[in-house]
Amino acid sequence: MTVTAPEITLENRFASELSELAVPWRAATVEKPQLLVLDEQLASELGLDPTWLRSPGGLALLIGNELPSHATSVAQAYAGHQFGGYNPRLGDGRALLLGELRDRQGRLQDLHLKGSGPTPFSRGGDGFAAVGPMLREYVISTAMHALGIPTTRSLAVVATGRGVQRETLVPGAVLARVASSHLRVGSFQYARATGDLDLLRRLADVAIERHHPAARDSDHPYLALFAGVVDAQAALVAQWMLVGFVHGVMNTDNMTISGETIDYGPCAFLDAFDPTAVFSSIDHGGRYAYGQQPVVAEWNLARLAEALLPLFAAEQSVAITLAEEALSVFRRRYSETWTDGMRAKLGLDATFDEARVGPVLDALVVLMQTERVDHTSFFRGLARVLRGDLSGVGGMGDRDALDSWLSQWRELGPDADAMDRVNPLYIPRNHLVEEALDAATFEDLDPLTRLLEVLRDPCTERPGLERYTEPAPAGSGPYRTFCGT
Ligand SMILES: Nc1ncnc2c1ncn2[C@@H]1O[C@H](COP(=O)(O)OP(=O)(O)OP(=O)(O)O)[C@@H](O)[C@H]1O
Repeated sequence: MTVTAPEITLENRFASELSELAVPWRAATVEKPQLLVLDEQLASELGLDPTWLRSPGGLALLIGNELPSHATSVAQAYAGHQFGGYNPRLGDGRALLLGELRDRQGRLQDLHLKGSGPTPFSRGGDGFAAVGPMLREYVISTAMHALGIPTTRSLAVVATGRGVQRETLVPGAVLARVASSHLRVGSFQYARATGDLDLLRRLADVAIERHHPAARDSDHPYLALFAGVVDAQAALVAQWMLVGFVHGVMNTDNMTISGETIDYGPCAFLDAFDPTAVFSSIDHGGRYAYGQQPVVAEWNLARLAEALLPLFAAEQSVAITLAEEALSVFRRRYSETWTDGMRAKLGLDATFDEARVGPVLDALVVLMQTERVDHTSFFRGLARVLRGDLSGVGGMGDRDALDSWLSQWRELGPDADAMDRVNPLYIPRNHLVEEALDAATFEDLDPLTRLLEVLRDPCTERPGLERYTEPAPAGSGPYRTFCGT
């Protein structure tokens, strides 16, 4: 049902079409909400008036305390493999879907809250979220969007004035999140586990409609849906790798059907290039290390295929063969996206064939790893080398290896200006994010505002802001972040 309030129209699509996966629930009351950040650009894209969102009525929506009449906020059910172990019942333990909005381009977008209080899925948790991690999600999702990487977006973070018990008592907040949907691999695992094939089919139909509409016209729509998710996720993870992003908690409940990055928990951007880099305090085995991400994504997609098997074919052996064929596309798609991205990062003509570029890329990865180069500034440095400034790659130990690689690369005729258009100068470096969040804890939002400004336009050099381009000072870190905060 579509409902209209003076300020906002919210639909109840998920709640009504997939009611078995939706528990109607209300957000905890917040007496004195205080807006910390609002993405005005996103608000406008959604057709929401930023001035209204800042008003008491807008804030009441952003914390879920007042909904347009007839809107139904729901906690969504989902399952998930967490660090490889299956949990049949996760669900929104501290989150609610308020409903769906039509953005200015006519696309349906979920409006969702995180940190809105306990739900029937809270298990041992308190249902709340702290200011720091919610601002962290806001900052990093904003950066990812500006880098052109598919992601859920952050509309606002509102402080609740309520203390949340973590290692110490910390201020609480609610994040208002926008996504093309919150359908996860774990949503399908949950639906499959109910044994209700009609529910599984309806869920797949919703996913096709919202994310992979071309699948509808295929002879095998559900297989085409699966292939669409494989394609989107392969491209997504390749894009993470190209910017040095480590998600940190790639459980199947944190992998979307849309191909948007979701759940900025223990994530971080690499400083030194290192395939074994892990930032999560609980990832002791390195399951979700930087270099493992493509392998894990493929593993997660195999779990999605298992959930969808009954929709692929009546005969299980046939369904498995079809699923394996569809999944086998992952590696090709990943490799194509990564190679195209690397070619662009190195300023190389898109028409070069793999045979010419491949050896240069392979040698580059070895060089980056042995020299532990700063993943972000290295590519801008290479562009400076092309302009005659050899300090762009200063400080590298093995000059012979570097010179030999540089001459191979230069033979391909790289374009320095093209490189500067795609290689970011500004990423949410761990020490800068920590600095901004620490200040915000003491109600100083200026460092956060300044950081967001550079992250919103990551490739344009701004004089005087060099400190935002530099790696963490020696001796700082290691930066570790905690799940479930
Ligand atoms: N403080 C909490 N109280 C209750 N449940 C929680 C809490 N923190 C996390 N959970 C639940 O634990 C599970 C895994 O948490 P995870 O950190 O991956 O998700 P999240 O960050 O809460 O939400 P999302 O994946 O939507 O970004 C989810 O079911 C989540 O709702």
